[in-house]
Amino acid sequence: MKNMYPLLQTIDTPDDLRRLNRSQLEPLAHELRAFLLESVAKTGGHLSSNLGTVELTVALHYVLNTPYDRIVWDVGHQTYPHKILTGRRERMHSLRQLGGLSGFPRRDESEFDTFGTAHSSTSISAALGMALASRLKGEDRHAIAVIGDGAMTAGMAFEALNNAGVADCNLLVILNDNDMSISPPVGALNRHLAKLLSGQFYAAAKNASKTVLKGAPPLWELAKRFEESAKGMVKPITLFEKFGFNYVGPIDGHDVDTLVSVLENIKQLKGPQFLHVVTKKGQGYKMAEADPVAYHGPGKFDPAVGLAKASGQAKITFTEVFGNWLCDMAATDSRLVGITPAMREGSGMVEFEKLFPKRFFDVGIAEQHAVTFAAGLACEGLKPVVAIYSTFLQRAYDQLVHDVALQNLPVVFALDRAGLVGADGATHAGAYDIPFMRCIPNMSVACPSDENECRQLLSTAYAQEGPVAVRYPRGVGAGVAVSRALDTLPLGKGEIRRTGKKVALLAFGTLLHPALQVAEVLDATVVNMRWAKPLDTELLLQIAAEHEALVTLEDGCIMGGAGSAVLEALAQAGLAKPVLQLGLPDRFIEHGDPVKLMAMLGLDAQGIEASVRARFCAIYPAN
Ligand SMILES: Cc1ncc(C[n+]2csc(CCOP(=O)(O)OP(=O)(O)O)c2C)c(N)n1
Ligand SMILES: CC(=O)[C@@H](O)[C@H](O)COP(=O)(O)O
Ligand SMILES: [Mg+2]
Repeated sequence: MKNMYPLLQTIDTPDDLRRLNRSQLEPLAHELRAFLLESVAKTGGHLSSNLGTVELTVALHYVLNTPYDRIVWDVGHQTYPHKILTGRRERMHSLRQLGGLSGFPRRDESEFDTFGTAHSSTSISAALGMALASRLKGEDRHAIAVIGDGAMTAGMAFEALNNAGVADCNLLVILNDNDMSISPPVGALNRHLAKLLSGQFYAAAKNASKTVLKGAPPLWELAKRFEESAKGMVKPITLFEKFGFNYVGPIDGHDVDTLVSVLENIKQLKGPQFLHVVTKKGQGYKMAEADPVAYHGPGKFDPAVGLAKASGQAKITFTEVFGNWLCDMAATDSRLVGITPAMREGSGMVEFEKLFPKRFFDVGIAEQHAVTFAAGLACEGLKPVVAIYSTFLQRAYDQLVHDVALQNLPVVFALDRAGLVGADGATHAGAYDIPFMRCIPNMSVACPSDENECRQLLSTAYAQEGPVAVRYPRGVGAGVAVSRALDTLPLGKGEIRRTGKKVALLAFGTLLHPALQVAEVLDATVVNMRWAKPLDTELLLQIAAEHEALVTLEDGCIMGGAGSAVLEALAQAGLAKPVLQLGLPDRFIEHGDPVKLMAMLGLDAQGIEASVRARFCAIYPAN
């Protein structure tokens, strides 16, 4: 470390950074980028976005008085340089691992992390709140939101701009425009930004920021630029000016010296400011520059070689099961349309877009719109399939209730990343979808136990006349063969997988497999419940009548989950039966290896057996 990063190793806090000469910032940025690449290659993580924010991070901490001044990062997946410069360099080796640094900003991790995040498009609202709070408290502090061009597409960002543009406070919004979301950006905003960056305006702005902003008095320089802008001499009037912001830019986000000059100037201005910074996703690492999608969130890799090609016969993931099903079903039914809110790769829709480009809709980071857009399509007789991560559907709850379920529209929700997701941690866990969906009238919720059943339940969902969600986890399952057929299963019906004595294990989803292992040891009955709603009440009551005790298993939160549905059904039938509910406890589960996390939560075979024995010790007396 010492020899390779001579400047970086002197920076323990931003105060150290602020003691450097300006001429040292560029070499520091080089070291920071090299360290970042070396570190993320060892841990995995969001590489390409972070490579793009190195200079911006250096400039922000150099110019601002952090942590007194508040930097709010949007999404937060681009904050590794910020973590490295704010006292966490030595812990970067633990990134996204159990007990280690989070991959996102966390208020409980550092005083420099002003706002916890990982879901996008919250930064302007939060920074505006901070800016107004400082005004009300009579504090002279700066609040800055740093938001990407992808995150800017969300309605919430525009709600905040709408509010901020007329607010009497000092807020700076920095648009980090790398012309990429996870995949290429979409929509009219993207076109507007592209126009601002088109040839002459950007070239002029680049030169202006170097020459004009350096020598002359800062306020005069900026006033002049605004005046020129208003006359249309430098660039067209931007959307952001129409929202009431002073727009500055676009400027080169990899020119640290210019960034410092511009930020120092803006710091002296009052009212809502907007700085448009242009960066490159993957900057400085050729392979990531060439393929920023693949390097958005890679696992570990050798920087000299790049990402390893998949080798051998890897097990198929649930995401791939969905992607294949979508293509096969679309081939048989021209009414099928596929929708993603900016998660084409993660949701397994790359092939679908290739095969059916006109029936593929990437709506940008706009979950609420995605769901209501699907409702509109369904009203006209099309068959929308919304592929959405469980955690991101949280954003579109009212749309699910009011626009889809209330009108009983046949929309399929392919709910990926159900349960724990691992390295992203609590922000991305699909822990709440069973409770929040099963309480909505007309909604059905399927919980496939393996890959083949996932395909069957997707076909079943597609055949229904109302809304159905099929929830499945990140990664691979039991490894069962997946048929190419488009068979359906009966709605709301489970199946007995093993008949045993006294205790019945009722599994919702992939916990069926540890349940089957445990049942061999305990000689218990195992039921694959398949549906959290409609619940197979007939089967449940039969099983309840035949056993002394029941155990429910799910990979979502216990509170209000599928186990609660079982308790409600028993109570409804007037049947008193001891029920042990196993699932996620009432606390946020941290990042880490999901297999280890499940074991720590007692949701692996060993843990399940221990819990069942402990709870039903009269049935399983210790020898
Ligand atoms: C509400 C929400 N939807 C989707 C995502 C998944 N997601 C994370 S980063 C990202 C792309 C963000 O693009 P941008 O803001 O331009 O940042 P960049 O990666 O280009 O640095 C997406 C879609 C998310 N984190 N939050
Ligand atoms: C920051 C973010 O929201 C995404 O980049 C997310 O980390 C992707 O997760 P998956 O790797 O599960 O697709
Ligand atoms: Mg971007």
